Amino acid sequence: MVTAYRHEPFTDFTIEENKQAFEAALKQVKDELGKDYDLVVNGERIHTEEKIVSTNPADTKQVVGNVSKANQETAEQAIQSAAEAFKSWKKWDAASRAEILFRAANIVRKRKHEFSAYLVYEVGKPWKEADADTAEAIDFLEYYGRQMLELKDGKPVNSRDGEHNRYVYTPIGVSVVIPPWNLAFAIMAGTTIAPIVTGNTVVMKPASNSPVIAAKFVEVLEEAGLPKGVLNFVPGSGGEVGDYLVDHPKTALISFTGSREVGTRIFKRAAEIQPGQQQLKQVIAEMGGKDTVVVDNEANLDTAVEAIIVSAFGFSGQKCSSGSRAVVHEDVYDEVLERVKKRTEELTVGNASEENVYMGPVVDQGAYDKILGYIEIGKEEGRLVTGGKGDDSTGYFIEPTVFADLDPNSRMQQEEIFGPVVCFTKAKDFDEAIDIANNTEYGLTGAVISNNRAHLDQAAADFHVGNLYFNRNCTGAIVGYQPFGGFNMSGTDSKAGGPDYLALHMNPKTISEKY
Ligand SMILES: NC(=O)c1ccc[n+]([C@@H]2O[C@H](COP(=O)([O-])OP(=O)(O)OC[C@H]3O[C@@H](n4cnc5c(N)ncnc54)[C@H](O)[C@@H]3O)[C@@H](O)[C@H]2O)c1
Ligand SMILES: N[C@@H](CCC=O)C(=O)O
Repeated sequence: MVTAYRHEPFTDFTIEENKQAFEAALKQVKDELGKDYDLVVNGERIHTEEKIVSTNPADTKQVVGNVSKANQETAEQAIQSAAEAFKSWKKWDAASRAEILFRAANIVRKRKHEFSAYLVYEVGKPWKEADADTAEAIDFLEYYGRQMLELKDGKPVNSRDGEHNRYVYTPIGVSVVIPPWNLAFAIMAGTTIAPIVTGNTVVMKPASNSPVIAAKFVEVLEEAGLPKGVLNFVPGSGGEVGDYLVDHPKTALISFTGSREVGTRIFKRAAEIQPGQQQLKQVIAEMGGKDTVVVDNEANLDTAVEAIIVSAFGFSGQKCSSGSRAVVHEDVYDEVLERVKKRTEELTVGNASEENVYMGPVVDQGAYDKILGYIEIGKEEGRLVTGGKGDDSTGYFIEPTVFADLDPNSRMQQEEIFGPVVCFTKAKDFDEAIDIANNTEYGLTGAVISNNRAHLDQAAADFHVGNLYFNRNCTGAIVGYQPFGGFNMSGTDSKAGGPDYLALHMNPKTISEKY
């Protein structure tokens, strides 16, 4: 009997003991940086000359790891390995598969700060963000393990005299998992174990900015007892290896999380039937966001300011859920803007390995250049209130930046920037605020700050996003508490960490017997 699911608590770094433990983990991991990591195909390590060199975005000279790079030949081996392993893995009983997840959760929990320290170095996460990412990875392991136990006997259907009917879930086959770098542990782990616990086998291609944490997780699952071939690990180029895996006729399921551009490309390619293909490919595609914090005139403005700051600048705005738009009622617009400016100027920016840094770097040169490009657009489209400068002399640092007076249809209010930039738009009333909030092609998260119950009810009905939050920030969904996924061009709304998620990785089967 497993215990009831509860989410993993976050670490309180104001407690000296916790702080010291985290510092010790940072030191331990720092001493380990620069190691080599291999591909894993059918349980065998494959070392390649060509490498993905993973570096610390806060200190670009620091190499986090040298990761072997797959090509189409090794990708093909990985698919064949997964197809072969599927024959036996699909027959494992669900409870034994879930057990592996529970063991993996324990392994990660015991070495929690070590994994978080890797996130600090590999993607520049401040301590709290890294700790939350690791906690979420543990949550996915614990939650999906329990969900599988609930689903293992299927769902009840009616039977009649002389006829016994059953409705059970069966695995689909070879699953290609393509995660992003931003929730580098949690999303990578969650999207990998969901197909595994449901009886599928996996070829995982991690994001090129975060292959080391993914390699570490592969080691965890091996230690937890995952048989060889069930998870194959092929870091490589999206264009070369990603396309090859997506197109492969033996690929049955694709679980992608990332940008709209790549997600829609995968969606289209997956619909193309390849010679020898025997089933339609199922696609989970969770993509970008352009998420809004709406502030009503009847609102607690302390809550509003904090919600805007946390939503916009947590992990330097590099979350699909980041609140990059603030739509504020005209009665309180000037006051909220002024207070957000003041709070923004108090935020600390620096190397994420140091304690109490609110914002670390952005992830790479491409992101740095893109965000600064948007800041220039912002200066033309709106009014720069604070921030706006970058420094890439040692790492990719950008000031938290606030723009005011944006037209809802401006590029700044329509396109995903994925950086520490928030843009304000004034609304004449609550109806208009919700219209502006809905005026994007995305529909992932949103927040409403209001003390007016009728307005909250109106938002519940009309604010068209997959994750809607009242009187708080629009980031930080917790597995099993706030299932996560978006509407519109934000994706297929799979609701990761929710009760319907695992079923997306299985085919329901009806069995009817006469007697
Ligand atoms: N909706 C969500 O749950 C969610 C969660 C996290 C991030 N995101 C989104 O992800 C984006 C940021 O992540 P990113 O920069 O890693 O996104 P990305 O789309 O650039 O990359 C995502 C993954 O796709 C791979 N890839 C690239 N080209 C490919 C191709 N042609 N075929 C197959 N795979 C390919 C990448 O290597 C990476 O592993 C943002 O848009 C963010 O909003 C969404
Ligand atoms: N689930 C995360 C966001 C994932 C995308 O980056 C959140 O709720 O903030």
